[in-house]
Amino acid sequence: MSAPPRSASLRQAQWQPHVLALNAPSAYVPWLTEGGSLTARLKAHSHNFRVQCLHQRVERCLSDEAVAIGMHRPGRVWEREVLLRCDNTPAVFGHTVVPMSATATDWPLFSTLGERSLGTTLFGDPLVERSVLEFARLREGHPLAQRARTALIANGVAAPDAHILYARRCLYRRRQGTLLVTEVFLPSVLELIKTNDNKR
Ligand SMILES: C=C(O[C@@H]1C=C(C(=O)O)C=C[C@H]1O)C(=O)O
Repeated sequence: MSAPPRSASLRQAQWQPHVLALNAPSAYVPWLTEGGSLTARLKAHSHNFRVQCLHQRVERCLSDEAVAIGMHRPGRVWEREVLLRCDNTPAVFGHTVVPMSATATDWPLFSTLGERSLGTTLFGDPLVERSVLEFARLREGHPLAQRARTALIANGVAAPDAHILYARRCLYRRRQGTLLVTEVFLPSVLELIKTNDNKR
């Protein structure tokens, strides 16, 4: 079987369960491996946390996420993309996809989230099952790296000059539904300082 064209490999990421395989700078590791809600961690590292919803609409899922959400091939999904802002500085680009087969019974709060954090609806719901975290290095050609950069520029924020962005993703299940959250960590996350332990 011939190797995929180079452009295809740039658009896809190698997702894997071992964070050390990324060879990411050590400061990223606590963020990448956060076992609880990332929202809670970001709140504990800022005085003012905000979810800026970029869009929530029907889109075609990315080629490297279809299988993860139980689709045989890339197809239409509900897609939500956000910037998670700490003291107004974007720290994480969030990308969530839900197959169109999911129903409101599966994810009752997803469609009306707005600028509430998705995490607040996932963590604490006893029906939600969380899979293992996967990690990847996103090259500049990966769609999520491109979208993160585009979102920053569109919001008047300089795009990171780093050629690699570090990301994680996690599959959530609830009743018959699946939901895949991908979090792309912007270099600014490394500048956050813990502000208050009791906000986690
Ligand atoms: C899964 C979480 O939800 C966060 C909130 C998101 C949203 O509101 O779209 C997206 C990514 C997550 O970092 C979390 O807080 O851990």
